[in-house]
Amino acid sequence: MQTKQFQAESKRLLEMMINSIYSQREIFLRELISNASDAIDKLYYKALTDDRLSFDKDSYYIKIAADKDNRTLTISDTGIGMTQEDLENNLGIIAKSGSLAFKKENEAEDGHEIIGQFGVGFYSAFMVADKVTVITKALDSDTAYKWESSGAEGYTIQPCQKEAAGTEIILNIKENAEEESYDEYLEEYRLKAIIKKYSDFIRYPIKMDVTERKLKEGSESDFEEYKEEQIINSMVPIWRKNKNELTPEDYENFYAEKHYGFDKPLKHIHISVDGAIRYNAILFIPEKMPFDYYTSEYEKGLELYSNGVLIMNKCSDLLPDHFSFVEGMVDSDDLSLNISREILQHDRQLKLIAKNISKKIKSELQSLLKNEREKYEEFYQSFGRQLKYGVYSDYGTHKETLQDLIMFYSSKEKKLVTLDEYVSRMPEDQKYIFYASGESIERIDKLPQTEIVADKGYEILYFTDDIDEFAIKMLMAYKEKEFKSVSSGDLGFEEENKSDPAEESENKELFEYMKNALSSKVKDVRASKRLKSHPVCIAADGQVSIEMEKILKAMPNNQNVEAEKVLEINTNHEVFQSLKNAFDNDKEKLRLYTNLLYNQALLIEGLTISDPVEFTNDICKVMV
Ligand SMILES: Nc1ncnc2c1ncn2[C@@H]1O[C@H](COP(=O)(O)OP(=O)(O)OP(=O)(O)O)[C@@H](O)[C@H]1O
Repeated sequence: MQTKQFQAESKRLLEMMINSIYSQREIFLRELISNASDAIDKLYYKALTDDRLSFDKDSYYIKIAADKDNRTLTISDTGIGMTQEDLENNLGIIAKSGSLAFKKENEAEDGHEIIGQFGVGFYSAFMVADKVTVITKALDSDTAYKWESSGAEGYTIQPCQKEAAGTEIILNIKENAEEESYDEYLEEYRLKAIIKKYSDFIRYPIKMDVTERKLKEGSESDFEEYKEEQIINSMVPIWRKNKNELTPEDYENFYAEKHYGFDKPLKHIHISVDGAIRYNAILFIPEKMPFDYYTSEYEKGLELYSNGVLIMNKCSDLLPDHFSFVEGMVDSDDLSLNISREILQHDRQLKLIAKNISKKIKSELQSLLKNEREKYEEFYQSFGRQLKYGVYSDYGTHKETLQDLIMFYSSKEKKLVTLDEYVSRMPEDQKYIFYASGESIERIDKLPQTEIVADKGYEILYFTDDIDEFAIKMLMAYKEKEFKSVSSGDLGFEEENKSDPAEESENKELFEYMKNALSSKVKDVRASKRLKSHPVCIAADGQVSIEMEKILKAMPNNQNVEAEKVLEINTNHEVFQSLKNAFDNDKEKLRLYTNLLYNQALLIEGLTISDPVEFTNDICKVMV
C-alpha cells in the first residue's frame, strides 16, 4: 500500500503536534467533537433543503468510547462522512495555511503559540495519539475508506467496510512518558469533564458508556458495576440559555471552541430579543487585533443560524464596517434556510437585526468606556483606527454614532481622552478644539507650532494616525466647537489679530523677496504669530494640511495633491535680525538663509527635502 506524503505545511503542523508540550492537550477532544458536530450539521442542512432526504434528529449523535485494554479512544459520528477525495483534501492539506505562514515567523518551536492562537482542528489528535485511524463513509456513497497515519511520514488510504454514513476516528493513545501521562484520556471521569467543559452546548447528543453501580439483586450491601449509555452534554446551545446560568468561562470556552479569536474576548454581549423580530445572539469584542485585521484578507461577519442550523459562516450584512472587529453568531427563527447571499441583502428581518446589533455594540462600548476605562483603552489600541475610519467613511453617515467612542492623546493629560472630556474642560475663552498632527507623540511634542497654544494653557489633541485629520474634517465640530489645527492660519487669538502696521510694511519687502527666492515652493512668507522660541515653521493655508499631503503622497494613486505652504518667520528671533541685515547688505546671503530656513522647516514637519546635497552645501557655506 502506498504511503502518501502530507503537504509541507501540514507536515510541519503535525510535527509540532507530536512534539507538543502544550499544557492544554485536552482540547483535542473539543476539536474532534466540533468536527463531528459540523458533519452532522451538514447532513441536517442538506436534509432540510433537499426534499429527497429525511432527517430524524434522534438517530444523529456523537459517540465517545474509550478502550483501556487496547489504549484506544474512538470518536464516531453519524454525519455526512467523507469521500476518498475529501479525505485527501481535508486531512492531507491544511486549509488555514495563511495563519501557519504567519506564525512561522513568530511561533515558539514547540508549537505552543500556534496551538494557543489558532484552531488546529483535526491534527490536534496527534498531541495525544501516536496513530490516528479515520474510517468514513460519505452520504450517497457505496464505498467506505480508511485513512491512517502514524505521524509526519505520511498517510495511507484504502477501501474498507462500514455500514452507515458517518465517520469514526480511532486514536491510539500514546504510552505514558517520563513526565507525561496520557492515561487520563482513557478515563471516563476525565473524558466526561472535558466534554462538559468544552462541548456542553453541542446540539447533538454526545453519548458515552458510563460505569454506574447498583445493588446486586437480592443483596442490601453488595454493589455491582454496569455500563449505561448516557448523554453527557446538555445540548442546549449556549445562546438559548439564560444569561444568569452562564459564567464568563462558559462564554470564553464558546469563543475558543468556535475559533472566533486566538485571544480571550474582552467583552461578550448576549442578546435575546423576542418581539417583532426574534433572535438570539452572542457577540464578542476581541481583546487583540487579528493579524490580518487591517488587510484586505480580513473578512468581517457573524455566523448566521436559522433556528439552530448554521446557514452562513460570515454574514457580512450583519455588521457595519466600523464594527467589523466584532465576532460571534446570530440565530433567528424568522429566517428561511434556503436563503442566498443576494436575498439576504434585501431581507427586512436581517436589516432589523443588523440595526439592533449595531445599537447594542455601541452601547456596550460606551459602557465599557465609562465603567472599565482601562479595558476600553486596550480595545482602542487595537480597533480605534477602525472607529475613526467609520467616522470618515460613507460621507460621514456614522459620525453621530461614533463621535463619543473615539479618543485622542492629550497634550495635558498625557493619555487618551474623549472629545467630551476635552470640551467639558475647555476654558471659557477657548474657541476651538486644537489639534496637532505628526508621526508620533514625541515629534508633535517638539513641533514649534504647538508652542503658543500650549502657552495659553490650552489642551492639544495629538493626531498620529493617518485617518485622524480626515475623520475630524468630516466631523467638523463637536458640541458646536470647531476643530482647529495648531498650524492653521488663524488660531482665533485676540492678540494675534493685533498687528503693527508700521512693522508690517517695513518687513513687507523682505518677505516678498524671500517668497520670490523660493519661487513656487511656498504660497507666502509672513511674520508668525504662533512661534515663540523657534525661528521658523511651515503652516498650511486651505483645506489640505501638511499631514494630509504626506498621507496622500504615500498613496499608490497619488494625485500629487499638495498643501498650500506658508513659511512663517519668528520676527522676535535673533535670526530675523540676520535676515534683515542680509536684505539690506547682501542679497545672495538672504537667498542662502531663506533656502536654509525653508528646508529646516520642512525637516521639522517630517517632510523630505528635495535636494539634500544642496542643503548640506548651504550649511557649509554658512560655516566657512
Ligand atoms: N468527523 C468528520 N466528518 C466529516 N468531515 C470531517 C470530519 N472531521 C474533519 N472533517 C473534514 O476535515 C476538514 C478539516 O478539519 P479540521 O478540523 O482540520 O479543520 P476545520 O474544521 O475545517 O477548521 P476549524 O477547526 O478551524 O473549524 C473539515 O473541514 C471537514 O471537511
